Amino acid sequence: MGPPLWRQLQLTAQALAAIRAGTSGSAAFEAVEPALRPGVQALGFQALRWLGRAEALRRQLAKRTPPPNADALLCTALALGWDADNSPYEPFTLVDQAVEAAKRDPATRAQGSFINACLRRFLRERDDLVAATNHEPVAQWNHPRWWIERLRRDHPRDWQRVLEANNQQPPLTLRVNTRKTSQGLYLQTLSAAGMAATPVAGSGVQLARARPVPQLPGFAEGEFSVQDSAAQIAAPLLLDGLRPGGMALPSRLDPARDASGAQPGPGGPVQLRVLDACAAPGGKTAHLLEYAGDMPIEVTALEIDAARSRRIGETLARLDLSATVLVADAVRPEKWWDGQLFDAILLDAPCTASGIVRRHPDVRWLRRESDVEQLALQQAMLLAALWPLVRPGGRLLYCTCSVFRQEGSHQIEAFLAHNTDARLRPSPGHLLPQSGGNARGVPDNGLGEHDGFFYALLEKPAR
Ligand SMILES: C[S@@+](CC[C@H](N)C(=O)[O-])C[C@H]1O[C@@H](n2cnc3c(N)ncnc32)[C@H](O)[C@@H]1O
Repeated sequence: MGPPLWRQLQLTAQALAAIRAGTSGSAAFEAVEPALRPGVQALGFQALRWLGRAEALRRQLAKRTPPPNADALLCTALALGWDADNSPYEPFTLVDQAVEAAKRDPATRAQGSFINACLRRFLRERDDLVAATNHEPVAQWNHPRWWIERLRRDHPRDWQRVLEANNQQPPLTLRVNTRKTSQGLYLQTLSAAGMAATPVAGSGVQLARARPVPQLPGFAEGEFSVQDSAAQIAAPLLLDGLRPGGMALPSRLDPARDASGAQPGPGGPVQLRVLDACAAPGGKTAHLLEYAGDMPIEVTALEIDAARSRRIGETLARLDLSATVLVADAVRPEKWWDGQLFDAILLDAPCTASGIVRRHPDVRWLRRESDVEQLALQQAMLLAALWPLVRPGGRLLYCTCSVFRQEGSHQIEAFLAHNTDARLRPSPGHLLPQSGGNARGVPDNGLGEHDGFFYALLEKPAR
């Protein structure tokens, strides 16, 4: 028998209170005991997706904000129960169990009767209370007001469907490790295990139903990684048709050439020198190595955060791949660079993560508008520091998992205006998140349902 619902609600509310106090969602759910974590995280994600509505309802029910723990419990119950059609439990059960949760926790016991009174009134007057909050944009869209306004400015035609997509559950998308198997073979493996899936991107598969990842066939053997299909564009976009040091490299990455093997140089085969400048946890580093296949490639994975850099090693070890991992600040090449130019640099820059809020529903509530400015500044510094490290004829792929133009198209427009030796190659630009009805509206979308992303491929002309 699973844990009682009141206990799960208690833990969900505690996680919500921690997130409201500034803890990241992953840390807040990580703190829940492992046996209860999946259930609590599922409830917590749903509560975060509807928190704007819940807070507006709470204001209808109580003019004064209750203490943080009581408020978090109240908002958790309201977020889960405001929409009867999508509530995970009967609203009556939810209210009974939330009241039980309040009574059993010393941190909320004193507000037990108040919570009971609010939630019983909510059950009686739900439709009227919900209608009274409909005019509030934060309640309607469940994002902070500044976020809604920025999105509206940045994407005047699409902002509503982006906000809607952000509140949907994303699909589970995998990238097949083409060094070990193929997209077609892995689809057959899934089908044999009774798991429906469809091909997406070049080597991705999207599962019809999400499942615990370690239970998928081939996980321990490194046959796949979890990666959204928009993120799977990076490696092919950067590497396709690229030649090391300006020399012709016959490989599948250069379809114009035959496949007779790499050109041997004086010291052995010519290798592509690739830098992954912001690499942890190593998802794209691994894809670069997988995608290169038999082509000689040398990848340096740079990461400023030592703890996060350890995850690069773990990612590569599971997939049987190897790269040089350095812990250093990409903005300070004098500290880590050996002076040899790179054929290609991937700059997957730190950003607001505004494109992946459907996977991380806490992000929208944790960010401040001033973060956009600050991150855009960091991105500009990274671009400026790394561009001189690209050889003539080489490339730099700039990407962020953001839908905000300041971290995407505006950033690149400013860069191009100041760097006349940079050319923009054909690039996807802003990819807006696709979900459910949105994705169906784009029948030829080879990425299927995907997160929001931005890509700009910059080339330095050969001398
Ligand atoms: C968007 S994440 C990278 C995700 C990674 N490319 C992947 O696909 O798994 C950005 C990473 O850049 C790191 N970072 C931020 N500033 C950096 C800097 N100045 N130098 C190197 N790494 C940096 C962050 O710690 C974070 O791990």
